[in-house]
Amino acid sequence: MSQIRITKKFSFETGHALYGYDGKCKNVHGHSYKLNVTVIGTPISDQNHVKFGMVIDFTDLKKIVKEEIVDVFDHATVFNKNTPHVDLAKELKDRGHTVLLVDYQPTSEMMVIDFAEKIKQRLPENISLHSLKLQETESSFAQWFASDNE
Ligand SMILES: Nc1nc2c(c(=O)[nH]1)N=C([C@H](O)[C@H](O)COP(=O)(O)OP(=O)(O)OP(=O)(O)O)CN2
Ligand SMILES: [Zn+2]
Repeated sequence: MSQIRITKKFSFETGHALYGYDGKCKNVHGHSYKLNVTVIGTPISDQNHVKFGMVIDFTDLKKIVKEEIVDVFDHATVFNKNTPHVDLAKELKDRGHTVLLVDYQPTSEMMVIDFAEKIKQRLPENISLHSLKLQETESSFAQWFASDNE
């Protein structure tokens, strides 16, 4: 049976700041992120299976990505916890804002690496993560490919 890639698209609004960066993105600002998640597998061939003909039910893929990424990052502001931004994060949290402290500089590259690890851990054994595309602006995106990271 053929190996097939299927993709589901997600979007979320997230704030961030790049501490120490030499440009305008050192300021707290936000993006309407777009995330394409592509998995690969063989469509289920058992005619009696409720998911007959599917690599993975798009609805099941949506649940995983929503729980791991979208619901966590949407309308949160992300800071690198290894920088003085922790003080700003604490102030915002104390004032009731949703803040996410991560162990990396929150660039598209580092976020897509984080997302790949989180999604891989939740996929069923017979399905692999093929690639992710994280779009920060209309003209800027980062991609993660399993084949580049074997
Ligand atoms: N390699 C990376 N470079 C930059 C990142 C990043 O994640 N990886 N991030 C930023 C900023 O956070 C922000 O995304 C600005 O990027 P840029 O594409 O320059 O945004 P603009 O709005 O100026 O882009 P347009 O060309 O107007 O669409 C900076 N660099
Ligand atoms: Zn940005």
